[in-house]
Amino acid sequence: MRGLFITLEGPEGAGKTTNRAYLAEQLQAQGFSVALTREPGGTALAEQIRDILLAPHTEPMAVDTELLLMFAARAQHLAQVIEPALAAGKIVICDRFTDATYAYQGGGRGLDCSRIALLEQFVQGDLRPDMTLLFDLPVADGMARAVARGKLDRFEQEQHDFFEAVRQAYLQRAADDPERFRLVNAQQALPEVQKSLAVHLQEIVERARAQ
Ligand SMILES: Nc1ncnc2c1ncn2[C@@H]1O[C@H](COP(=O)(O)OP(=O)(O)OP(=O)(O)O)[C@@H](O)[C@H]1O
Ligand SMILES: Cc1cn([C@H]2C[C@H](O)[C@@H](COP(=O)(O)O)O2)c(=O)[nH]c1=O
Repeated sequence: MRGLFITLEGPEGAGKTTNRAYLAEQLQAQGFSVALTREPGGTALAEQIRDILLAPHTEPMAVDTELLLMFAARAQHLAQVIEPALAAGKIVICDRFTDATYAYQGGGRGLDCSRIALLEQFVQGDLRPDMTLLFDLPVADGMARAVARGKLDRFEQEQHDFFEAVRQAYLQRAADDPERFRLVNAQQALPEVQKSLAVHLQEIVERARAQ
């Protein structure tokens, strides 16, 4: 019995990490075995790649370097964590996955999506998320939350236009694939966001039981 692969996506400060823990608690309370993870990262080696990607450097990182490091971390994460967890029948909840590459490297950095698609096929084969919750909110709201959290990483130091392009790329992907994406209004207060997750939780439970 294969598990279920759920990804959480959205711009900075959208509440993915907060709600990843909430979703896991709800599912564990119903007896499901859940693996919580994130990208870039999720394994010791992939977390080292994350550190390189997120740290500000004096030497500018080439866009292709950024893209290849994202997929290098992803290859390691898939092999060490995601694929074994799915094979063990777990519900994998991953904070960001390849939609983030389309949104940030495609939308934000302006990379041609066909190049991302080539790497996606190379690294993942046919593996795609079963469901993606897109936490959407205006850029200024998300950035205000990120700034309140503290020191900004290399991505968080980008300008408003970059994040607007990221947000629009995410919304376009959701519009292009309504079967997989579920849109969450992340601008609401946290209790309201979590109320609106109930319907998606129910769907995850039903799909996990049907696997
Ligand atoms: N609905 C909400 N309303 C107000 N604050 C929120 C809400 N959801 C999360 N927060 C707060 O905003 C900050 C960012 O939340 P969180 O880390 O969960 O977002 P994220 O999407 O994982 O962010 P990033 O991608 O930048 O790491 C945290 O301080 C969190 O407590
Ligand atoms: C997977 C992935 C991530 N990113 C960016 C998006 C964020 O700015 C950081 C990760 O930090 P967070 O605290 O987990 O939000 O990495 C990206 O540009 N491309 C990707 O594929």
